[in-house]
Amino acid sequence: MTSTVVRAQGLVKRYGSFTAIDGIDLALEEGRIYGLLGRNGAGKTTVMQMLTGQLFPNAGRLEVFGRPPAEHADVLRRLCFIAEAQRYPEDFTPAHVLRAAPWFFEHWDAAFAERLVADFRLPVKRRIKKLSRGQLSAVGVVVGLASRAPLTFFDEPYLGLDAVARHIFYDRLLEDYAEHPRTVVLSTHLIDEVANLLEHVILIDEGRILLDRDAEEVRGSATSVAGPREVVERFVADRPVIGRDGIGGLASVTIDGRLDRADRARAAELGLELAAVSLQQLIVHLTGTELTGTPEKEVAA
Ligand SMILES: Nc1ncnc2c1ncn2[C@@H]1O[C@H](COP(=O)(O)OP(=O)(O)OP(=O)(O)O)[C@@H](O)[C@H]1O
Repeated sequence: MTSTVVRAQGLVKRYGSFTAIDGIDLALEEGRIYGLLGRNGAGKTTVMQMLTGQLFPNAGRLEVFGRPPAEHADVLRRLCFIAEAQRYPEDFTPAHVLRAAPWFFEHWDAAFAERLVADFRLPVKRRIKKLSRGQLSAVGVVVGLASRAPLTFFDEPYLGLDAVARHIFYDRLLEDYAEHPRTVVLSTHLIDEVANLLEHVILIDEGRILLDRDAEEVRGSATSVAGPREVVERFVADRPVIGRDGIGGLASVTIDGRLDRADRARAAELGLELAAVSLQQLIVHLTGTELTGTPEKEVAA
């Protein structure tokens, strides 16, 4: 039986008169990988800071492992938060960070950390302030993975990491997660890269949750229909349209929901092309400003 590690109801966070988080509800289950997605400024970091006890909500109820996180050291000990721009004491080297880590994380695996250091080719004796941007991100990734914290947050963890290093991160995360299940929340803009890694997707937009769904359900939950504009428009009439693109007489319309066999056969008869919409495309549609676009307001592909 899975248990709920985070329960939030009606969370609100205001910065002065600006409401960054506008009453969100969340339930994060044990042993799942969550994608916390959304455009710049959507509120992802603010949510993670509240869940890790770094920020107090202005309103709402929040329980992490059954308690308000900020007030309970035993809850905080089970969390790991890797921020986008992790800060370390002046003159620290990665070796210092790795030596200090077991003080903070009871499940710390030093051998795993060492292997990750080799994977990322991290110069452990070099001062952190001299590291390249990608190497600095790698320090955070190593700590986040080797901490094996029951609830681990990676907030856009890989600024500057090259494609090889990012794939090492995904591989090691999946491999280690299979052996040591825990709850991981990953915030990223590289949605297509992580799409297959995520088990659940939470999409935030302007401080509200737009989507909170099993990733499997989300994958293939929208379809794009492409072909001559008139034919496409006839086919999608009365269906829930979530995006429109096109140029000249050609249109590509994204509709919410799966098509059944009869619909697919009809589309084939009409010579229309159907394609599953990727998670990234879906999120662009759901959070994009062209969302309300009419066929006249077309965007060239
Ligand atoms: N300390 C602060 N004071 C005032 N406004 C803030 C503060 N911190 C964040 N904000 C605002 O709150 C909103 C949410 O910010 P947040 O950092 O949570 O977004 P995000 O989804 O993590 O964005 P990004 O993807 O760009 O990192 C933004 O509009 C931001 O400008």
